[in-house]
Amino acid sequence: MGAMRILVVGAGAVGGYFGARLMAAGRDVTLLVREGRAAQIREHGLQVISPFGDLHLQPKLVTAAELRANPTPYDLILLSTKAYSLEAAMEDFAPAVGAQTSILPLLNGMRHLEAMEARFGAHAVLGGSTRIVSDMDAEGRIHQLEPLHDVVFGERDKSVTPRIQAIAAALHGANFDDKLAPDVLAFMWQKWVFLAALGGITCLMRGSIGEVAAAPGGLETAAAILDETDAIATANGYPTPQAFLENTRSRVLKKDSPLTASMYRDLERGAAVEADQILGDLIRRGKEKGVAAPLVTAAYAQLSVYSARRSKG
Ligand SMILES: NC(=O)C1=CN([C@@H]2O[C@H](COP(=O)(O)OP(=O)(O)OC[C@H]3O[C@@H](n4cnc5c(N)ncnc54)[C@H](OP(=O)(O)O)[C@@H]3O)[C@@H](O)[C@H]2O)C=CC1
Ligand SMILES: CC(C)(CO)C(=O)C(=O)O
Repeated sequence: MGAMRILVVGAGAVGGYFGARLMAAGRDVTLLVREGRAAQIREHGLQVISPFGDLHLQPKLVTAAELRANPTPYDLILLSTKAYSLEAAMEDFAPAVGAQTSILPLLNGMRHLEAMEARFGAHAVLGGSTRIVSDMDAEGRIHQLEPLHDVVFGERDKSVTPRIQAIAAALHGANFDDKLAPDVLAFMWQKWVFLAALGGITCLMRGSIGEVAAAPGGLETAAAILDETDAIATANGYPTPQAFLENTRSRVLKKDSPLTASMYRDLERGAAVEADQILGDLIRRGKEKGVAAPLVTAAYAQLSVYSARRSKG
C-alpha cells in the first residue's frame, strides 16, 4: 500500500484535533465537511489550541455532494461525529467506503458499532476510543482543555492483522498517544464505565466533579453512580479491572476537580446531547442482564426531558 489515505468524518472537537495532528505529521488527510464547517475552515483554517502545541492548517476538504459525484474509497475513515449524527454521516461517507476501507470510530458508547456493521459489514468496522477533553468555539477553533490525547484501536476479534498494523504505523508519531489494544472491546467498555459515570454525575447534579464533591450528598451519589455503571459492564462480561476502577473512582470523587464530561458541556451550552448512546443504551444493556441502575436512569430521564423540550424549540 502507498501512503494511507485518511478521511476524517466529523471535523469537530475530536476529529478536527486528531485530523490536524495527523496532517501536521505529514499524513494524507482529507476532511469530510458540511457547508457551514467548510466555510469556517476556508476562512480561518483548521485551528487547534493545545498544551501540546497550537496548529493552524489549510486542510484538504471534501463535501458529501463531491463524494457522491466522484466516489473515492479511502484506506481509513476516522469517524468522530456525535452519535445522533451517525445515520446521516454514514449516508454521506458511504461513497468513500470500498472493499479495503477500515472505519475507526472514536465515538463514545458502543451502539454505533452495530449501526455501522449493519450498513458496511462487520469487516469494515474496527473498535476505537479516545481520551481527550476538547471543545470547539463559535469560530471553529478547537481547544484542548487537558493534557490528554490518546487514540486506542484494534480489530474487534482481537486479531493482529496486516491492516491494523498498517493503521498503527500511520497513527504513530503524530504527537498524540496511540495504542493498538489487544482487546479493544474491553477497552471501550472501560471507557464507557468511566464516561457514563462522569456524564451521569455531572449532568444529574449539574456541576463539575469538584462542585459535586463539595455538595451535601454529592460524593455518595457520585460513588453510587460509578458502582452502577461498573455493575452493568460486569454483568455484560466486561468486569472493570480493579486498578482502572480505583483510578476512575479517584477521578470522579476528586475534590476541587474542574473535570466535566463533553455531554455536560453540551448540556450547559444548550446543545444536543448523546444521552441515548451514553446512558440509555447502557441502561438497556443492564436491564437485559437484570441489573438496575436507578441513579443512571434518573440522569437519563432528566436529559431526555431536556432533549424533548429542546426539540420542541
Ligand atoms: N469532545 C470531547 O472532549 C470528547 C468527545 N468524545 C466523543 O467524540 C464524538 C465526537 O464529539 P465532538 O468532537 O466533541 O463533537 P463536535 O460536535 O465537536 O464535532 C462533531 C462534528 O461532526 C460533524 N458532522 C456531523 N455530521 C456530519 C456529516 N454528515 N458530515 C460531516 N461532518 C459531520 C459536525 O459538523 P457540523 O459543524 O457540520 O455540524 C461537527 O463538526 C462524540 O461521540 C463524543 O462523545 C470522546 C472523547 C472526548
Ligand atoms: C471521559 C472523557 C472526558 C475522556 O475523554 C470523554 O470522553 C468525554 O467527556 O466525552
